[in-house]
Amino acid sequence: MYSLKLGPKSTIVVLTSPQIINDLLDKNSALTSDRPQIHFADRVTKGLNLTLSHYTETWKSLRRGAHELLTPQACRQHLAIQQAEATQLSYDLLANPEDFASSIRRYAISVMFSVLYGKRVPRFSSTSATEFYEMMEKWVNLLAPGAHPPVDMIPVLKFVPEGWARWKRICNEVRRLQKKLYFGLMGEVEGRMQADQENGCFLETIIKRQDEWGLNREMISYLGGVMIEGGADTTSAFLQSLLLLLTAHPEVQQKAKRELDEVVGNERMPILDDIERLPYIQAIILEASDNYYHSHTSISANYSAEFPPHSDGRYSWGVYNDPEIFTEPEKYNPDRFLGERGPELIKVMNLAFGSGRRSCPGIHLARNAVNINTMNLLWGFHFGKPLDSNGKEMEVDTFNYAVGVSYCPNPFKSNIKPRTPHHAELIKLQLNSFNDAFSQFEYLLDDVDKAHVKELRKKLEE
Ligand code: HEM
Repeated sequence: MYSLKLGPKSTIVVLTSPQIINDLLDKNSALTSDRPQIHFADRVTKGLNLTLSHYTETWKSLRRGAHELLTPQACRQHLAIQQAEATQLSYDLLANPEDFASSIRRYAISVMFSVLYGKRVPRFSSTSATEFYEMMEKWVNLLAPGAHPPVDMIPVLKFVPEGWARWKRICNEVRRLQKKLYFGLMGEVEGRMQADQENGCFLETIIKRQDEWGLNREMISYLGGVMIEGGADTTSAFLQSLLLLLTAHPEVQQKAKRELDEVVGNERMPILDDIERLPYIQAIILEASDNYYHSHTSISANYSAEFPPHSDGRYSWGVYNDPEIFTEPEKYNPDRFLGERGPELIKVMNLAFGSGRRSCPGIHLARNAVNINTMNLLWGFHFGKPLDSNGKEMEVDTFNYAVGVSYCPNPFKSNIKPRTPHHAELIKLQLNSFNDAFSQFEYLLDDVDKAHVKELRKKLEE
C-alpha cells in the first residue's frame, strides 16, 4: 500500500493488500463507499450515474433497484437469451472469424439491451448500438485522465465562460446524447407495455416498482443507461482478454478441451450448469480475470492517518501481481488455482468485482456470461497463433492493452477455426433451436435489423 499526494486536497491511496482492502472497503464500508469528485460526470448526469455518483440517498435508491433485479434468481430468468446470444456469438465466429472483436462486442451489448430493455441488437451496426458507441466514445474521452483541464484539482476553472471552455460544450453534447438515447429506450419499453407486449425485461419491473424504490422517470432512464455502460464493455473486454490469452497458450486450450470432452462430450453444446463440473475451465476464467479489473473508491471521513478525508483509493494490478500471493504472477497459469493454495487464491480473485457497497451489482449476470462463453468457445473452436507471410506462427503479446477508462486488449489477430465440421454443425443446429428465445426480443427491431434476422434464419434452415 502506498499513497501519492497530488496537491493540498488530493491524495491517491493505492491498495495492494487483500487484508487492507477487506478491512477498508468491507468492514468500514459506511466510510469508504463514496466516489472521488468528478466534476464532468456531475455536470453531465447531475448525480444520476450509479457508477460515478457520490454516496447519496439518490445512489442508494438507484442501487436498491439495480440490486433487486440482478440477484442470482433474477439472473436465471435472463439465461435463455444469454445462452441464445452466446450461440449466436459462436455462429458469428464460424461465419466471420477475422471480425471476432466486433462479434464479441455485439454479443455483450445485445445481452445488455435484451435484459434491460427487452430489445436485442442483431448487428454490430444496428442503430441502437451505433448510437450507444458514438455517445460512449465522447463520454469516455471526456472522462479520460488528462484529456481536459483539471477542474477537480483547480475548481476555479468551473467559472471559465463556455465560449472559452471546450469541455463545457462537450459536457452539454454528451448530456444531450445520453438523454436522447436513454429516454428514447425507456419510451420504447413504456410503449411496449401499453401494447401488452411485455417480455419481463429489467426496465418493465423498475417502472412498475418505481414508487417502492423511490425512483422517478429521469432516475430510471439513467439507471438503464448506466447498466449498459457498466455491463457491455466490461463483459466484452473480458472475452477479448480471454481470447488473447488462449491464442497465446495452445497448451491451456488442449487441457481444457480434454476436460470438456469428458464432461460435455461432442453431441451437445455446453450449458451453464456444466461449469460446476469443469474445474480447469473455472481456473482459466480466474486466471484471465486479473488483466483489467479496477476498483475506485473514495474515503469520505477520517478513517486513519494514511487515509485523510476525500482521499481516493484504488486497487487492481498490485493485488493480482504480488509475488508473495501469486508465484510468478506474470505467467498465465490456471493450474495455480487447482493446487493446495487454490481456495486462498480464489478468495483474492473474488475482489475482481470490487468490495463493499460499491462492488459490482451485475456480478451474477457477468459470471453467467463469462462461464457460458468460455465453455462454448473452448468446446467449439481452436484459437491458433497468427501466421506471418511465410506461414510461420507469430508470437502473441499478452500485455498489449489500451489504457484508458476501460481496459481492453489492443486489436490483435487470432487464427480461429472450428474444432471439427461436426462441432460447427452442432452450433448451427443449436442456433436454429433458439428462434423462440430470440423472437420475444425482436418486437421493436427496425426494418434493416428485421431483414437481417430473416435472412439468417433462412440460411440456417437450408
Ligand atoms: C465481466 C464483467 C464485469 C466486470 C469485470 C465488472 C467489474 C466491476 C468492478 C470492478 C466495479 C467497481 C467496483 C468498485 O468500485 O469497488 C463494477 C461496478 C459496477 N458494475 Fe460491474 N462488472 C462487470 C459486469 C457488469 C454488468 C453485467 C453490469 C450490469 C448488469 C455491471 C454494472 C456495474 C455497475 C452499475 C457498477 C457501479 C456500482 C456502484 O458504483 O454502486 N457490471 N463492476
